Amino acid sequence: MSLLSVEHLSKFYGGKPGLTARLTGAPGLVVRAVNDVSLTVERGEILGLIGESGCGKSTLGRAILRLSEPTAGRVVFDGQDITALSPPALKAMRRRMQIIFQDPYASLNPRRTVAEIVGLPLRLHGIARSSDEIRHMVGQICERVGLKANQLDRYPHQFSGGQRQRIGIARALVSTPEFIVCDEPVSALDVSIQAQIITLLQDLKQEMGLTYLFISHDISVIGYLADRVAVMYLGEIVEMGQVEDILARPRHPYTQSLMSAVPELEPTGRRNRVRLKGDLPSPLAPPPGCKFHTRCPLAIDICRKVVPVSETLAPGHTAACHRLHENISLLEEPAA
Ligand SMILES: Nc1ncnc2c1ncn2[C@@H]1O[C@H](COP(=O)(O)OP(=O)(O)OP(=O)(O)O)[C@@H](O)[C@H]1O
Repeated sequence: MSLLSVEHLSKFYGGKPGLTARLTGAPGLVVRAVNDVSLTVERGEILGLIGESGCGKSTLGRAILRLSEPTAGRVVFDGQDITALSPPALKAMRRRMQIIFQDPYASLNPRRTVAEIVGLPLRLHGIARSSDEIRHMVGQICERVGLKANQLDRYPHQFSGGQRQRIGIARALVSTPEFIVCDEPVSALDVSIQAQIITLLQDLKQEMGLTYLFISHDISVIGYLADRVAVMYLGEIVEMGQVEDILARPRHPYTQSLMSAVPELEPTGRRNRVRLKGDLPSPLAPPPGCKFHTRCPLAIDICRKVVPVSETLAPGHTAACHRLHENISLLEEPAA
C-alpha cells in the first residue's frame, strides 16, 4: 500500500460572484489551480513535482496536507482518508505530515525565538509537556539540523537565509513525522547554500525514514534528488515516471521543453533548445482541449479540441499527449 494516495484532487479558488456579477447574474470567476490530480507516493521515496511558476505545485502540496481545503477528490494517507477527518483527527494526523516552506523569512514568526518556534509542535501535539523536556527535544533536533545550542534564544531576523531554512526544517521534523511536503525549500537560497540544505534533507530522510513530496521548478534539483517525477502544467499532471526514464527519454513535449534548459553532462551538440511560445495561460480561463496546445510546438487540430487521456508508456511511466505514439523528440529534431 502506498503511504500517500491522491485521488482526483482538485482545488479551485473563487467562484463566489462579486458585486457586478451578482447584479448581472453572471457566475463568479474560478481559478482552477489544481484540476483532477491523481498520484501516489511510496513509503521512503522522493516524488519530485516539477513545473513552472504558477502551475499549481504549492496549491497541490497544501491541499494534500489539508492546509487549504480541496474542492474535490480524496487524499489517503497510510490507509486513512484525510479529506474526511474531523478537526481533532486531522490535528493528530498533522503530527505525521509536515511541510517545509520555500521562504524561510515569511514562514517563521518574527516575534518568537527559535526555541519557541521549534517547540510549538511539541506543545500542540502534546508530545512533551514540561519546559525542560521541550527544551531538550528542541536542542536535539536543532543540533541535528546544524544550529548551535547558544542560538536557541535568538529571533529569526538574527539568522542568514540558510540558517532560517534549518529552523524551518527543525520545526517540521521535531514531531517525528513520516511524510514531508518540501515546497521549493532551496529556491530562495544562494546557490552555495542550496547544496548544503539538499544534503541535509537527504541525510535526514535516511536517518528518520522519511518520505518526501519535493516541489521544485528546477529540473536539475529534481533529477538529482527524486526517485520519481510528476510534471505539472496548468493544474494537471502531464507526465509521471521514474526519474531515469523521464531524464533519458521525456515523452511529453512540455517535459521535453523543461529538459532542454538543462545542460547535458556529455554535450552532443545535437540537443535543441525548445522555446515555448507565450506565457502560462491563466487558470481562470484554461484553453480547451489539451491545456498545453497554445504553447506546444507539436499542436495539431485535435489538440485544440480534445482533452488527451493519460496513457501508460512503460510500467510506472504515464503521459497525456495526442502525439505520444509518433515518438517525436523536440530535443533532437528542429522544433516545428
Ligand atoms: N488564494 C488564492 N486565491 C486565488 N488564486 C490563487 C490563490 N493561491 C494561488 N492561486 C493561483 O493558483 C495558481 C497556482 O498557484 P501556485 O502558487 O499553486 O503555483 P506554483 O506552481 O506553486 O507557483 P510558484 O512556484 O510561483 O509558487 C496561480 O494562478 C495562482 O495565482
